[in-house]
Amino acid sequence: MKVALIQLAYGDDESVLDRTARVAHLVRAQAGHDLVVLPELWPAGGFDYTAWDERAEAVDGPVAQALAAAARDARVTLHGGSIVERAEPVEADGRGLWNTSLVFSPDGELVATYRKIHRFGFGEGEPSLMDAGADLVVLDVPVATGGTVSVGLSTCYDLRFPELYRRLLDRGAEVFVIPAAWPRRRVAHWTLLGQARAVEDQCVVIQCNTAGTHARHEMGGHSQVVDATGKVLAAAGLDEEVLSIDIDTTVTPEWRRTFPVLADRRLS
Ligand SMILES: O=C(O)CCC(=O)C(=O)O
Repeated sequence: MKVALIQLAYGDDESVLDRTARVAHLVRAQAGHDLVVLPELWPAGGFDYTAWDERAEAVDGPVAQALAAAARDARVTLHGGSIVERAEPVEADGRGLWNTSLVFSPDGELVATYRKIHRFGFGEGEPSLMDAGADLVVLDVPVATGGTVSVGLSTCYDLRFPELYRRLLDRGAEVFVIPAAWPRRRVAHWTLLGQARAVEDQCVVIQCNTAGTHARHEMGGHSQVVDATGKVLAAAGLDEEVLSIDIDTTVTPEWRRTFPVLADRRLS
C-alpha cells in the first residue's frame, strides 16, 4: 500500500483560501499513491481557537469540495485531516461544532467522517468549544495491487487512550491513521505512543502531524509510519515535508501469526 503523509506547515498569515489551494496542489502531486493523509484541523488552525467558529463548515463545505476534487484528480483515497465541522441539529447543551476527519474515495466521494472522541484542552479549547464524537470508524481502503486494507480512524489526543485502539482492532482494523496538531514540547510522547499502539495492537500506525508555528504554538512534526512489529518505516523531521512509503501489507498477518500475542488477551 503506497501512502503519502503531507506534514503541512502553516503560520498565521496564510488565508484559509490560499492554504486550501496549496493543500489541493500538494494532494494532486501524490498521484500514484493508494492513500494520502493530511494533518488535523489544518484549515481552521489546530490551536487557533478564536478562529474556529468563523472557519467552521459543513462536511460538504468549500474545504471538503476542494479536497474531493483533489482526490478525484489524483485518483487516491484521501484522508483530508480534519475540519471544524458545523452541523445541525445542536443538542440541548451542545455546541454544534466537532473536530471531524473527512475521507474521500478516488472518485471524490466522501466515504467516511470521524468526530474526534477525546477532546484536548483540559477545560479550554476543544472541551469548551466542541462536542465529543461517539462513534468508532473503520473503513476499507482499496490498494492498487489488489484487495483492501481495513483502516481505523482516530485524531491526535485520542492517541493517549489505548482502549480506543483495542476497540478499533476488535472491529478489524489493520492500520490506524492518526492526523494531529501535536506540539513540539511533547513530541517525544507522540512518537513513543505511536510505536506503543503499533506493538500492543499489532497494527500499522500512520501518524501525520502539523509543522510550523501558528497561534503562538510550535508544532512537533515528526510524522511517522510504524509497522505491526513496531519498526519505524518512515519518519519526518520538524519542517514541512511529504513522506512517501510503500507498506508491505503481508507483514501484519504474518507477524500476528508468528507472534500471536493478541490471542492471549484475557479481559475481552
Ligand atoms: O496530547 C497532547 O500532548 C497533544 C494533543 C493535542 O494537541 C490535540 O489533541 O490537539
